[in-house]
Parts: sequence; structure tokens; C-alpha cells
Amino acid sequence: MKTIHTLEELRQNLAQERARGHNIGLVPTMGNLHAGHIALVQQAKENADIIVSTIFVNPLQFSAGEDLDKYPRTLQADQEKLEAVGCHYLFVPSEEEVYPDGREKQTMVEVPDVSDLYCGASRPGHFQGVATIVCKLFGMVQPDLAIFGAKDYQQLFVIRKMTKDLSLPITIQGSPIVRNEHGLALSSRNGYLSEEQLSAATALNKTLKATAHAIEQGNTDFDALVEAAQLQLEAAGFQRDYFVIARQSDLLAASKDDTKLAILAAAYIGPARLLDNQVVNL
Ligand SMILES: Nc1ncnc2c1ncn2[C@@H]1O[C@H](COP(=O)(O)OP(=O)(O)OP(=O)(O)O)[C@@H](O)[C@H]1O
Ligand SMILES: CC(C)(CO)[C@@H](O)C(=O)[O-]
Ligand code: BAL
Repeated sequence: MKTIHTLEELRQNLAQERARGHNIGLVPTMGNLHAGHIALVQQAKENADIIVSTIFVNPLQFSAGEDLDKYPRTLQADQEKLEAVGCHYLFVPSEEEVYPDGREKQTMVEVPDVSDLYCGASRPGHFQGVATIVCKLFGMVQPDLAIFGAKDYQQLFVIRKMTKDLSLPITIQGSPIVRNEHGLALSSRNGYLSEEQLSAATALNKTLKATAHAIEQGNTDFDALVEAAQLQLEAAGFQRDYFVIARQSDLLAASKDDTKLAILAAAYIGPARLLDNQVVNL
């Protein structure tokens, strides 16, 4: 695997790959890689000849006071994991390479409406930052295919809409959530938690599954289900962010007649804010 830091070197290498007839799969990350990220690379390998992973802790998607500075940076361990799974290129640009005119002067990409919901409401500007960096990575790598995890369900929705709205010739694939043996979705931010908090955090997935089960059994009192779920999470030691039974089509709150649902949740435990979701198809 070749690690590349500049756009010029990336473009030279990828031009050669394209000239050989290879198509390109992109796996964007913020690093501190775990088995969830490696599954994305594996899926990319099944669908593209050459895999480019990127590591960039994108300042534009962090709000003031968030964990930008303490976000774990573990480049050497990440390189070893990507090498082992057979990734071909790792692109690790500096902030200057990505935002040469500075963050404040960067043209921004804004996906309307959905960017203001849920994670976007808790983290103002977050999805503008995500859409902008992903759009830039698409321009830098010019992949045929890009893969994102279903753990960040709203992010995947935003990226699909951006790709469609901007007519970008890139196939977007989602990849299933990878969990630990107790059902907790793997996340870099799990590393902020103590053993005790990690164990309590399994309530997030349990609560989502219980809510999904109740809906599958015919319960349509979504307001009551959401409030019961929030109380369960609080009893386990979480503090509320959001818990919503949404429609898959536009992520707005579902009504009892909707049949394709996504239960989306974010909650705080200790120093971490965790995300998870459960899809329900009635
Ligand atoms: N458990 C997981 N299963 C599947 N995909 C995942 C998982 N965790 C992260 N991903 C995906 O990996 C990509 C990179 O995510 P990122 O580097 O932010 O990792 P993360 O573990 O989600 O970190 P964070 O804790 O900061 O949210 C995203 O597409 C994300 O959805
Ligand atoms: C897609 C992404 C790499 C953009 O910075 C990030 O939001 C993430 O890691 O999910
Ligand atoms: N996995 C989403 C990246 C973020 O939390 O900013």
C-alpha cells in the first residue's frame, strides 16, 4: 500500500491506474480504524479494482467545543490495518492541502432540509462540513464507487442526496453496521469510554431493537415508544440527544401509515456521543 500526502501525487498515481483500465473505490474515514472501517474496505474490494482509503479529521464538520483536537490520530496502526486488508492507496492530506485558501474561504456544499435535522441540529454546520469534504474527496479521487457505513445513517442519506443533486457520476454504497459481541456499534469514540461505560452503552442498541420489535408487533404509538426508549436510555446512564422513528424516504418523523422506517438515535454517555440506528421494513 502506498501512503500519499499530496493531491498531485494522488492524481499521478490514479491516472496510471485508470490508464491500466482499473476502476476505483473510495473509502473516506477520519482514521483510528476499527473493524467497521475494515469491512468498508473489504466491500470496496469486492466492487472495485483499486481501493483508495482516506484519513482526514475534517475541521469543517466539528462545532466549536467539540473533540476536534482530541480526536484519536493513530496513523501507523491504521496503515498496518489497511495494508493487511489489501488497500492499495492511503491518502492522508494536510489541512493546507485540503483547504488551501483556509477553512473560512472554502466554497461550501449544503444539502437542504435533512442537514438541519437530528445530528445537524445537535452539531450546527456538521453536514455542510461533511458534504463539502466528501464532495472534495470525490473531486480529488474521482472514484467510480464510494462506500460509507450505515452506522452514520443520516450522513449516508446526505451523501446520497448530494451525489444525486450534483449529478456526480459515482455509485454510493452503504455498508452494514459492524458491532462488538454485545451489540454495541463500533465507533472510534467508544475509545473515550471506561469499561463500565462501554458495558452501559450496549443499552443503545438494545433499546433500538426493543423499539423496532414493538413496531413490528403492531405498536403505532410512536410518541410513547420514543419516550419509553429515552427513559430506558437514561436509566442505563445515557443523556438524551435524539431518538426518532423516521421514514427512510426523507428522514422526517414517521406516521403510523409509513412502512419503511429507520429508528435513529444519538445519546451521550460519559465523554462520548454515540450513534446507532435500526431499520424497520413492515
Ligand atoms: N461500526 C461501523 N460499522 C460500519 N461502518 C462504520 C462503523 N463505524 C464507522 N463506520 C463508517 O466508517 C466511515 C468513517 O467513519 P469515522 O472515521 O467517523 O468512524 P467512526 O468510528 O464512525 O468514528 P466516530 O466515533 O468519530 O463517529 C463512515 O462511513 C462510517 O459510517
Ligand atoms: C465521511 C467522513 C470521512 C467525512 O469526513 C466522516 O464524516 C466520517 O468519518 O464518517
Ligand atoms: N462518523 C461521523 C464523523 C463525525 O462524527 O464527525
